[in-house]
Amino acid sequence: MEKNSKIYIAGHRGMVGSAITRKLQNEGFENLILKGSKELDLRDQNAVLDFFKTEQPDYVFLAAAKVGGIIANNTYRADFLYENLIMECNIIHSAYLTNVKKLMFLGSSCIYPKLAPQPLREDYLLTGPLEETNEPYAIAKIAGIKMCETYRDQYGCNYISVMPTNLYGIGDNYHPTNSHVLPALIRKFHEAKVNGEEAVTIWGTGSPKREFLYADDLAEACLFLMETYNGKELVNVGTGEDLTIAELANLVKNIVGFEGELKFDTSKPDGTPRKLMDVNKLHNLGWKHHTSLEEGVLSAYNDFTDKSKVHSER
Ligand SMILES: NC(=O)C1=CN([C@@H]2O[C@H](COP(=O)(O)OP(=O)(O)OC[C@H]3O[C@@H](n4cnc5c(N)ncnc54)[C@H](OP(=O)(O)O)[C@@H]3O)[C@@H](O)[C@H]2O)C=CC1
Ligand SMILES: C[C@H]1O[C@H](OP(=O)(O)OP(=O)(O)OC[C@H]2O[C@@H](n3cnc4c(=O)[nH]c(N)nc43)[C@H](O)[C@@H]2O)[C@@H](O)[C@@H](O)C1=O
Repeated sequence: MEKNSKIYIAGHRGMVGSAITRKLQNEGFENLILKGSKELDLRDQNAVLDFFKTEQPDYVFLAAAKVGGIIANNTYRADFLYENLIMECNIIHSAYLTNVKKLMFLGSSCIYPKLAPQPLREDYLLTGPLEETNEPYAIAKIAGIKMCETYRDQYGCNYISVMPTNLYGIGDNYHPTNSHVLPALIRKFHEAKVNGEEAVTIWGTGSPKREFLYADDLAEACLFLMETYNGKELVNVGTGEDLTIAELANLVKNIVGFEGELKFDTSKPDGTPRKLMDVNKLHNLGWKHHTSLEEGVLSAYNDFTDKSKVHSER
């Protein structure tokens, strides 16, 4: 990418899109195309094609999606399938019709089979059944991967797919029910501390294991891969390290400074028992994360308590 290339970041107001935008701006990319959902609804096929014809972007980061935690995925199953499928189709097909030079599609670690061997290698895709709670979202993300692959096969498009692990960071979604576990725990422990509560309730058994990557590290990896990687195969993006939800809860509890107890609500789903990324391919390509979980959670907590910010609750 040249510093004056026209770069469209779909989803630039979200946690990941805003991190990619910050990274590009810090690196001196000066020609960014940014449009929120109120100006351009990516579910509208005609509007998306008109936008691509008018703006003629050279490069596209596809970080717009319907996103949420385990309960949101399991509750709004139709929306997660439909909205993600249609946004991917509209953007990828319009990119092809308007000769975009390169596009990066962001998937998710939930595309891998629920009980796949650990760590998850890129070639485990489509080797077994998916986790039930996020099957619609995973199916949509797998379709996005296949869009990139087939447009490459048939039309020679340089579209790449990266699979981030669970993410957290600045500008996360702190909705009490629809968010992912890390922002949910930051909010729960903070509110419990402020209100002097005796216990915080953690969903599930606390035994599932998850891996967490700081969103600004992901943004750095995205820019690195956009500039260096041109392969058809997926690339996992993660830390290669995981911990149990109970361990995570204790880490967040200590950072927030809550002194009460943890309770576990086993009526809530655990989801996938473990989804640790194999990051050998990424490391061999030359990129490694650098923000530790403790540093990242502290930054995210400072962001959450920053009174000048209005937090998103999607
Ligand atoms: N968060 C996580 O843990 C993980 C995320 N990912 C992937 O990373 C990507 C970004 O996720 P994240 O930043 O967390 O999500 P966010 O919910 O923070 O951001 C999603 C963005 O998508 C945009 N969007 C949603 N619907 C529409 C629409 N109809 N038209 C236009 N824009 C729309 C929103 O725009 P607006 O704000 O303008 O409404 C928003 O900026 C997604 O592809 C997600 O699947 C992958 C693994 C884990
Ligand atoms: C990124 C990924 O995100 C989703 O998958 P997930 O990793 O299962 O999602 P999660 O972050 O919501 O939960 C992780 C674990 O944590 C437990 N848990 C405890 N207490 C809270 C809690 O308070 N909130 C939440 N959300 N979870 C909690 C929860 O029960 C589960 O065991 C996918 O749907 C899919 O969309 C996807 O790709």
